[in-house]
Amino acid sequence: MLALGIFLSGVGALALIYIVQRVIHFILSPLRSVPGPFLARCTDVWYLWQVRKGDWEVRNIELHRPIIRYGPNRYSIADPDALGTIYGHGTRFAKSSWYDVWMTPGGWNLFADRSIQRHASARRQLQSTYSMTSLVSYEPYVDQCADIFSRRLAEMGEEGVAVNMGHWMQCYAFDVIGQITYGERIGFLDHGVDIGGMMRAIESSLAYGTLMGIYARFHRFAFAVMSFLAGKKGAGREFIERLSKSRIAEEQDKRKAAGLEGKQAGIGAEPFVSKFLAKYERDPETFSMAHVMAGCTANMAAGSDTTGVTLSAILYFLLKHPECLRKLREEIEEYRAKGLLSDSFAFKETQQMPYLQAVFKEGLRMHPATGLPMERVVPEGGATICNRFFPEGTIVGINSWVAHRNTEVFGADADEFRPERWLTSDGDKLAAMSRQWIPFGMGSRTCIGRHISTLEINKLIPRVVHGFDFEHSSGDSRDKWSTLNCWFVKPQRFEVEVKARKTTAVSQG
Ligand code: HEM
Repeated sequence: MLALGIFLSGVGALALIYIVQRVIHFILSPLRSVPGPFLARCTDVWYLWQVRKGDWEVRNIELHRPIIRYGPNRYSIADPDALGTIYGHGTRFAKSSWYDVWMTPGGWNLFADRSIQRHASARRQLQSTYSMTSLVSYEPYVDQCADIFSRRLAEMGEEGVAVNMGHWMQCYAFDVIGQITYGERIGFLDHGVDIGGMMRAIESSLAYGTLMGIYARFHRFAFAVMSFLAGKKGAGREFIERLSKSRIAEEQDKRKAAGLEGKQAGIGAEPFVSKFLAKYERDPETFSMAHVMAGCTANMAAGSDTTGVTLSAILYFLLKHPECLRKLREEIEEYRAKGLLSDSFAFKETQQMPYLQAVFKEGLRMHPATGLPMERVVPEGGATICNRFFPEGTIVGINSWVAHRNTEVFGADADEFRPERWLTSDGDKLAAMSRQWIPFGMGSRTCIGRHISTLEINKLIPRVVHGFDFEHSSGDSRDKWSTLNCWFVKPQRFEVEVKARKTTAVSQG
């Protein structure tokens, strides 16, 4: 009884100390007048709870003023001028501890690295492999996957079954990234199922990272527990790591057998794993085996959902706005009639199509794949943002969903899908919108894989809207689809009925 009394007094004392600390911090903080929910002043549990609900991007937009507080030390910013201050090249705003949980404790990857110097040096090593010049040589791989994708759609159309587009778009993205990374398709498009539980693995990894990042100090412990509980199947991240390890070992054997060890990587369509290994063999000090491994796993983890989500979103908005779909089809017909658009929908050709490019930008504006603030830490000496001083150590972030709905930049109809806004002749307006368009992030931490996705999307969207008619199979999803925000804002059941279009002149693969 006495022990229980002592224990309870101890807990009470700790709670009191915590509350007093919070009150003092609040009274002394230069940010005390920043608006935000009362609970968010006291504890990160409020944010954790909101994120847990799965629609933070919507809540974040609803709450917004130029600055809002969403945790005791967390601030979401909506001011366009803040973009350059926080994310611009050369700024000293490092990523917050939220990113720590996106790698195994003691591990490394480009996305999660919080050290500005170490990240910059690794990024320099990887940059050329991901450049658009290098990526267009992978176009035939994308074509192969697009062929199979079209074939699957035609078959499902003939069978008259509802197609879960969210799933199939991810299958396409997975197979393209597998082909680019390892030189072979994983087989998602061939079988239409979640091979090796990879999709589920990434999903659970996303759920873990999204929430645990808010309390990153418990990551080491929680990760050990989760890995133990996952048992033989392995935690999500571990599964993909095992797959990458085996593909790296196979590629090493191939390189040895072909006498390629230590030779510089070519600029052609060699798989990324081979290019990474060539870097490693030539300079293992600066490009270690950990970089090879991290490069491969990052492609799989970051390169499938994001592209799948974006493809689904663009198609969803086109179906919701038949007049935009009609315009896009007219543009496609016109370009094909003039011989400017081939059966393979060559990337170079699609880049010349203004309406398609406007649809691409507008789709990513309305539904950027990531849906939480991209958190950064105010550097030494503090910083002034929106005319307010933020002491060093404060976490600030901009959510692309909030940035993209700014009516001062995008106009009163910022909530509407209207590709025409990107076709304005007002150069200043276009420049302002382009500056505020951040689906791939910004500055030194901008998405390294954006050209891969751009290539995939620009080739697949015109191909499928030209080749197929789509009907929402459920009345609900026509006006509002349901999505879940676990860092990536994924459609939950985007089902459509598909029919090959009679008029199409495009090969179905
Ligand atoms: C439409 C598709 C994609 C979208 C919308 C997207 C979005 C983003 C965003 C917003 C960031 C910055 C996150 C932050 O600052 O917190 C990012 C970073 C990153 N993305 Fe993507 N991404 C896409 C596709 C890809 C692909 C295909 C890959 C790999 C093949 C990839 C790999 C990465 C990596 C490695 C980073 C970290 C870069 C760094 O910190 O230097 N992403 N992405």
